[in-house]
Amino acid sequence: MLSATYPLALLLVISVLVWRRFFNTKLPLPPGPPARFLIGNLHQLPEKEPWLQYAEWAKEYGPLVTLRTFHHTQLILNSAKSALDLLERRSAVYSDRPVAGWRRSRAAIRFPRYRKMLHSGLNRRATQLYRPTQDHQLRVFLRGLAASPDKFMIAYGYNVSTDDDYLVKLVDEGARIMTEIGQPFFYVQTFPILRFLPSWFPLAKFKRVLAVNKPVLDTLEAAPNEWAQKAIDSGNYTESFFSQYFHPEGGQVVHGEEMDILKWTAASIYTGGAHTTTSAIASFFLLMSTHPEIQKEAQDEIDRVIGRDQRLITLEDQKALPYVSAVLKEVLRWAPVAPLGAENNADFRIPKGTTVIANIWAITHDSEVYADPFVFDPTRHLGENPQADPFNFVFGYGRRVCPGATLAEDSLFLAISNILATFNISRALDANGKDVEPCVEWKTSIVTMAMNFGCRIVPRSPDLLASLGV
Ligand code: HEM
Repeated sequence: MLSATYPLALLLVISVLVWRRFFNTKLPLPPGPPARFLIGNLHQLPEKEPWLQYAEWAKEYGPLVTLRTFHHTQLILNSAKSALDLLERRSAVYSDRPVAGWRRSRAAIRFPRYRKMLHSGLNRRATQLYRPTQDHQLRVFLRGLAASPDKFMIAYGYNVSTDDDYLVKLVDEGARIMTEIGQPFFYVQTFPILRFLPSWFPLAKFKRVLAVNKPVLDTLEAAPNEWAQKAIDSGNYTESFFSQYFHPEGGQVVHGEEMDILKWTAASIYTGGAHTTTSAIASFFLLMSTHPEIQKEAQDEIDRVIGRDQRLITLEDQKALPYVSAVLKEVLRWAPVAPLGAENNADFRIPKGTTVIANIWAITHDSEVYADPFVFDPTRHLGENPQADPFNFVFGYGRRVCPGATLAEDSLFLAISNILATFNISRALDANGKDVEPCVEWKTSIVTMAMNFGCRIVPRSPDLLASLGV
């Protein structure tokens, strides 16, 4: 009996060792603030500007910080190196998105075709097709100097011509609803199974909020597609992402699931592009009003290269305007538009389902990468040894990197260079005519935004503005 026990025990030990060596891939997760029994770090999660607290924790626990809420794990990457290592080099593993509140992320299934469409509709060559659109929108924008999102035009060939535009208002309303419903979704994000609860159940508030707002969200998805389809049928349309697919030169017809993906992709372009560009322009106004010397330096460069009151600046002028280009980089570094990027879900190694978040704000304020990171200084991007290019960080990482980056860079360059050419921006004045120091609040949302600040915008090239012809 004893003789049989030893081989059995040995076999058991060997099996455990083999299992641990080859099958147990569970590595300890990086540290994070101490978690409480059951709720984990729930009580410590900041309600406002979470990227700031995450960066604070990184000082204590290192660039990778683990947070837990109930059984759900989040891994926050606070350095460029960790974000590039995990999300860029192993992007296949981290490209899924978490449950999107009311429906499972279909990206996993449709991901390859969705990304292919995004890439071919928004790559450098394709974006040249949209140049006339960009030019028109720029003129409308300068004329009204209103931050109206111009992405309808790119996605559908829709022309935003007034500040009171129906589709613009619709997308604003959609953004408001998404912010409103962000919080109640918290538990469904953590426990996806809750989405099967009946809507009267106490924990199912997300279902009730959605039911009220569903008509607007449905219209948001359907209305621009219907508009674009009608325009193409009538033969009177402008080249757009939608028209390229719906009415390709080869004459092939899109239908079935492909059409569904096309609509979904076009919708993601205008929702992805709507508030991002506006946010960057808001930060630009804020920074120009508080940094008159930098504004003047940029305007001097424009006057030297283009001439004052001569013509609008085009993308062809960009190389000749390095200081203005550096201002754009510095705006996006100093005030990253999407401070926490978008969440990515891990598939293996790091426990499956872990949400991986790149803290873009921490990355662009890392003093090891950017000397004096809180100082707004475009010259850090100039000279023989410029500091790291923020464009490599602010658009996200890996397979889910922002497909609109090229378009965004182009549109923003056109916008800020021409605003500098045609307007002077300065601090707002109080009732006694004294400068008001802006007291900025940043919107806590996927796309942040400088809010509640005023500034003065005074034309500096009235003749040029008068000749815009829109
Ligand atoms: C300053 C401007 C912009 C910034 C900073 C920005 C940033 C980002 C970031 C950080 C992500 C998440 C990437 C990730 O998961 O790692 C993203 C996704 C996305 N962006 Fe942008 N974006 C900008 C403008 C635009 C524009 C103009 C468009 C469209 C024309 C656009 C379309 C999209 C889309 C469709 C996605 C989702 C991609 C996917 O799910 O695979 N973005 N963007």
